[in-house]
Amino acid sequence: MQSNTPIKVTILTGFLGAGKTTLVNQLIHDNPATRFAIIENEFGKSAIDQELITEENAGIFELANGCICCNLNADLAKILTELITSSYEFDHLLIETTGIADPLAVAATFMFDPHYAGIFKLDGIIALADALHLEEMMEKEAITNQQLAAAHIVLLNKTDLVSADDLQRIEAKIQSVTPFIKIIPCQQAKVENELLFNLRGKDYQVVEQQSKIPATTHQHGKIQSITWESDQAIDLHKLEAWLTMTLQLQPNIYRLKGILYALEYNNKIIIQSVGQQFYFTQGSEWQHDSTTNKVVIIGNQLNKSIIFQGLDGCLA
Ligand SMILES: Nc1nc2c(ncn2[C@@H]2O[C@H](COP(=O)(O)OP(=O)(O)OP(=O)(O)O)[C@@H](O)[C@H]2O)c(=O)[nH]1
Repeated sequence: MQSNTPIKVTILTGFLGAGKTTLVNQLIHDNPATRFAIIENEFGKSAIDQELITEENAGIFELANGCICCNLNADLAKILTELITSSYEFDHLLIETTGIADPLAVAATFMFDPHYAGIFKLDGIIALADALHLEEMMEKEAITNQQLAAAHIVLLNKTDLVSADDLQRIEAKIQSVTPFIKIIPCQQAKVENELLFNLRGKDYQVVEQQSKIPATTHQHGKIQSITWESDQAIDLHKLEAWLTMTLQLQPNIYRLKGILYALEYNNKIIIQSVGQQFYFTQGSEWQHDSTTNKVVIIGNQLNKSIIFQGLDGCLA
């Protein structure tokens, strides 16, 4: 990679399932002239998000084994070095952090690490918030408030799932954590792109101040991620019934996403859940020797054996 002007870096933060990957797809789609490199950070070992980026025209680099803000010096540095020494040419780096990462720890690399300060330039931190679940997450998970506080702008996504009154209340709640922040209500993370760039130019000092908050405020609590896999085809009707029941009975399951090899479908089926809501969509066609199910479940104190038993019970 050869360039004299610093490469812009945008950090996407926001709790699990808020719409970060949806925004990545939007940004790539809306800016065909920009060459993006994307660092995807998965919590847990399984790389699913890479498959969920449907837009082409971007280099995707996976940081799959661990949380980006906990292993800063090792993993992020390694991947950045790979990027700048590779032949891949790009002019904007998007970093999709895990839903439980502290974005300021990531931002600090670009602001204070002399290795990268001249090569990269932090353009801004965008927080995605899920309008339906945000208030609950703000109560339960301190990291949600940290993410909002770190951001230059909050995209209050999924407004289709709440009323106008709810929206007003949620905006006030966000302002209570981070006064004066710009909040943009949206659906499918669709926002005028101009609003999303050169954010740091608008308020550098706030981030710099916040990044000096000691790392002791960073916690992942009891959040964990488990991965279920099977080579047998899954029965989507059984899975639907199991999910409806399980997500209601186990509110500690925050997020579930996976790629399924389903009975009667030639294409991959993508499953996503956020809170009690789940969606199936179709992905690309399976290559026949590679069919397999892989589901990542993220939550608080998960009962792995019960969840795996349930998923095994959905096999055809
Ligand atoms: N109802 C509704 N669903 C949405 C909206 N935006 C995104 N979604 C769905 O929400 C789910 C999660 O979106 P993602 O973009 O994968 O969220 P994420 O923040 O990348 O998730 P993690 O990587 O797990 O943290 C997907 O099923 C999206 O299709 C919206 O405005 N309304």
